[in-house]
Amino acid sequence: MTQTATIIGGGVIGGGWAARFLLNGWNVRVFDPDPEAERKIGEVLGNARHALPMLYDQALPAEGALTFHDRIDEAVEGAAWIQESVPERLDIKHKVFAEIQAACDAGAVIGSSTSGFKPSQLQEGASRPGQIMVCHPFNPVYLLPLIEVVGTEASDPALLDRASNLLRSVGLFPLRVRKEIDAHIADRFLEAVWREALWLIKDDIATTEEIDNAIRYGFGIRWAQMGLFETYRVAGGEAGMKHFIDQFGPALAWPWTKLMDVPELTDELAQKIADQSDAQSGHLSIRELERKRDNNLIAMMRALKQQGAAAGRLIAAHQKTLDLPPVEETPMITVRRTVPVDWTDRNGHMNEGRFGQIFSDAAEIVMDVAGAGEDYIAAGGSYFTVENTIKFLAEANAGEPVEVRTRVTDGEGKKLRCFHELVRTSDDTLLATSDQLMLHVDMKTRRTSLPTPEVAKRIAAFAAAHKE
Ligand SMILES: NC(=O)C1=CN([C@@H]2O[C@H](COP(=O)(O)OP(=O)(O)OC[C@H]3O[C@@H](n4cnc5c(N)ncnc54)[C@H](O)[C@@H]3O)[C@@H](O)[C@H]2O)C=CC1
Ligand SMILES: C[N+](C)(C)CC(=O)CC(=O)[O-]
Repeated sequence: MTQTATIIGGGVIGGGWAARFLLNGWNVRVFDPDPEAERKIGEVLGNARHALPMLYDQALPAEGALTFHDRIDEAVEGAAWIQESVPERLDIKHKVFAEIQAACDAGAVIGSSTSGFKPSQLQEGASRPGQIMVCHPFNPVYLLPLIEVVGTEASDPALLDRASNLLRSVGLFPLRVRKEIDAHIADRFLEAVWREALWLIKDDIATTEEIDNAIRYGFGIRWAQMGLFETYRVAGGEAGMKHFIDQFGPALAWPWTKLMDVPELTDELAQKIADQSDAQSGHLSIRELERKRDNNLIAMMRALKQQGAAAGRLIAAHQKTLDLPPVEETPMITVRRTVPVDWTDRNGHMNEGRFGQIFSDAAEIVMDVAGAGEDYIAAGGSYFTVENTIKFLAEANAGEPVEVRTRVTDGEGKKLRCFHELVRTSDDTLLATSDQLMLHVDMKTRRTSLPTPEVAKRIAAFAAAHKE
């Protein structure tokens, strides 16, 4: 049965949560008194629809239904997950929790997006304190997987476990913070870096752009794949972490940081930062900046996925839980996916090499369903492509949903011939065709050979079924 998530507060973060659940097939209800909420969520959703599917090499589930509600009680009734994302004020959050708990299921998860409040502060005065937990996300919630999950002694461990499992099911990474603390784990780092940056601007050491360059050309790239400690372990060289600490430990006592002080955020300093930020990025709208950020994040996360590292490993694991396309149909649907941004070239569309890749992926699926998959190859037989004629008929662009419809046109003897059609599914446009001839090969001699009788039988059956 389709699950329901309710989002209370549909701003920057609530919109991101709504998109994350919707695009993973959940129904989503939103409560936000702002008359502009529907428009704002629609814009976040537009970005998310373009971005999130590009992380995967398969299609996400069909989108759930999105509804807007005027009352909290109506919005939370029967929902499995309720995510509070109202402004960072404890009084507003307490009021909202009271209304939620008066109407929601006692077994529902109530997560709070709070950046800084401890769960014990959120639970104060609640009718069922153990039901409320911190589920702190990162912007954009539809792309970044980290959720800091924090409970208290009043929390039901089974509910915390269920929350973590539900988060995993929509591709998120629940990090269980074992001991509650103001600003959890990650925001303490962000706060430290933020304070230091404010000092550097106030003291006229660096501009907003120079600070951003210091991060994005160096340690920012490192952090996405190895974090802090693994990075410094490597920096210690063969002598390792202990040597690293001995070498750089004394620097902690030198005046490298002003971490304990906070510069006074005067109007003058705020204006100085805003002016420098305008000079740096004012030529782009927020939506343009968001698109740029999302495309870069997707390209980086897909690179990590290819390496099986960090957030990329998580995406690969989530992809394994997604349903495969209906390969048993005629024609077979061998590939169903979205064109990712890193497949485009300087013409702004999918590069011709990627058309070859997508047809090759389709052929691998045919081999899998014919019983000539990885185990068969390991046992000594496979198919190699000897000829492929691709016709390019229309452009494919990043973010577009596509599928490959495949027919086996010849399965006699050593031959496996496929005719693939690549179609944009949003308007059923035929983008390209591939007439691909493969021959069965003995993997030891690397010469052509006959397939096993079982594989031959299946391929012949496909050819007969696809004959028309
Ligand atoms: N913006 C960010 O980068 C991040 C924010 N957070 C946290 O997420 C929460 C929300 O922050 P943002 O989305 O940035 O704020 P926002 O200002 O963009 O959105 C807040 C939304 O709550 C609505 N709202 C106000 N009172 C309400 C009420 N009584 N009931 C329902 N909705 C109400 C507002 O109309 C607005 O749409 C905060 O707790 C914040 O600390 C967490 C991670 C990152
Ligand atoms: C600035 N912030 C404290 C709201 C940041 C966060 O809470 C997480 C994020 O997305 O950086």
